[in-house]
Amino acid sequence: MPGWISPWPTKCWLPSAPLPIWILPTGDRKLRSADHRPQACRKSFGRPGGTTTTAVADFSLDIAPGEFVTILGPSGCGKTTLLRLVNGLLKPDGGSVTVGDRTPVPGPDMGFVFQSFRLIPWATAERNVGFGLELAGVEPVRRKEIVARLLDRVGLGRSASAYPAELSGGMKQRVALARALATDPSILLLDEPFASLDAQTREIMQLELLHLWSERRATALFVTHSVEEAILLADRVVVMGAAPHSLRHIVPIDLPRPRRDEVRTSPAFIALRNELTGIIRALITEDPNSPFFNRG
Ligand SMILES: Nc1ncnc2c1ncn2[C@@H]1O[C@H](COP(=O)(O)OP(=O)(O)OP(=O)(O)O)[C@@H](O)[C@H]1O
Repeated sequence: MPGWISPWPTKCWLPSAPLPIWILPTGDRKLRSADHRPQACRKSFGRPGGTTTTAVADFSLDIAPGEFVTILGPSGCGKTTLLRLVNGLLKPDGGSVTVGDRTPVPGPDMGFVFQSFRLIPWATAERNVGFGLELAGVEPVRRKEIVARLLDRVGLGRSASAYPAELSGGMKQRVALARALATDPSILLLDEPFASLDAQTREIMQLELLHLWSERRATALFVTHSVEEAILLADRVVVMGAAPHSLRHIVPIDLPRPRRDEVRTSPAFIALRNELTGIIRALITEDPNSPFFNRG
């Protein structure tokens, strides 16, 4: 694989192949993505005073190994909660989440970028990116090589020795992305990983991510508020809405790969952008479950 080295030495375990993700009602492995079932995966949170907020409900999806799925949806509709269900930080109240053939647990085989970066404040950018490799016992020389390569790919080759407090929001976000990629995970879960970047850097990073992903083809679940970003990256765009029906639309993206900048101006891209923008707008202003129902 040109430009990408598997981080694991021979004595350590090798990363498994990209894995499927199943988010299904308990015991139903045959359900297809577009089906809606009242008992599909759901998650609620308790509130002070005894009330509950349903963050995800009626959501069923199967994601193929190596597939890139992007998630769009209005603020607060449950996108982050969905990612946290998939990485095993949260357990569903009903239904199930299966990664490969297992209930997910956070680990080096899952790369996660949190909205809040979650960098270690007392560690340099280099140490932050290499932390998972360090935990896995990858030898220092090899670790340094992998980390240097990734920092370079995210445009932070000159900031390796900087601490998080010395980095801008966009730089921290790129450190977090490099860290998620460092263990060469078979699953990538990315929660608005480019939200803090300026428009131009964001466009560069989108293509860089596509390049890195195409070398390894991890199964990717990527949350964004940008319709263009969702289309550019995805094999399928999943549109979420507010509970009780979290899964609203699944839009296949048949644009050829590899995708380059020019694709953004193609008629097919523009048609998809218009379709998805209309869907999101309708979810915000025409959905009785939306806080902005009937506005705008
Ligand atoms: N730990 C929690 N405790 C209580 N409520 C929560 C918790 N996490 C999320 N929620 C609630 O669940 C709902 C979905 O939140 P979530 O963060 O998943 O939405 P989101 O679609 O990712 O939002 P955004 O696009 O604004 O990041 C919201 O109403 C939120 O207040």
